[in-house]
Amino acid sequence: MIFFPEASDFTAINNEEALSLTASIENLQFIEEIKNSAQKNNIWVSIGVHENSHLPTRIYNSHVLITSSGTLIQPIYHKLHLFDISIQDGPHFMESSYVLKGENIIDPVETPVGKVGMMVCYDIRFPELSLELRKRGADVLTYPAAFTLKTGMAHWEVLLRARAIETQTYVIASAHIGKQNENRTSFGSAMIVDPWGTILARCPETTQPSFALAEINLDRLKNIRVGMPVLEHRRTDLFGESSK
Ligand SMILES: O=C(O)CNC(=O)[C@H](CS)NC(=O)CCC(=O)C(=O)O
Repeated sequence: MIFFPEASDFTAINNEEALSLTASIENLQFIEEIKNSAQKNNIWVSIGVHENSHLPTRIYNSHVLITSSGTLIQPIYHKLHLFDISIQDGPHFMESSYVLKGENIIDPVETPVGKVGMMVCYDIRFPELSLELRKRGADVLTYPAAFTLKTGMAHWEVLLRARAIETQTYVIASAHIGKQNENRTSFGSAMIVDPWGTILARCPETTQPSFALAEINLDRLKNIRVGMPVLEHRRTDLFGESSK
């Protein structure tokens, strides 16, 4: 299975361009090509794309899964947490000015690498979402991303490893790197983390496209969960049980 970054279709220079480059999921040429390629290469794909919402002025920041037969899995995940931030000395983002936030947590999907829980980028900062996906059976949590340089340097690795350790799942985070246009530079450092928090593979700090490769071992995952059953130790009597 191959995992691509958030918004793999394009990086727009402004909201107008983002809206003009986006279509409904059935009409996205980009997705058609990925489906064909998935089928031709007999490989599953996880990928972030933009997609029309029901509002004319807002799009979804979506995460889709495509099977090795080229079928798009429904329902599609729409990014739940939007990156509306204004940090002193930058960066400044107002994702909600062109993106509509999703409404639903999507149940993890059975794939050749186990059950995959879908999220996008900034979602990594909200551990309750990752935990809910673990409770719903996720073996792998995925965060296709385009982190900023400043927040990436400070938080990226720690967040990914923390989510892997506390949920005892594999974490796969594909990421944009380098300058995408005059407004955007992304941190990169795509990585694959195991349920013990070990970084199994990570992309180099290069502006050339690269990939990281690792094996997902569900026996190891089971072993870690049995040895330290943190999910069973949760004080749901004090914190409540999140419900489906
Ligand atoms: O829509 C696109 O083209 C790409 N989308 C993004 O780059 C999104 C929204 S602006 N970026 C993030 O969520 C960065 C999060 C981040 O950097 C952090 O949490 O620190």
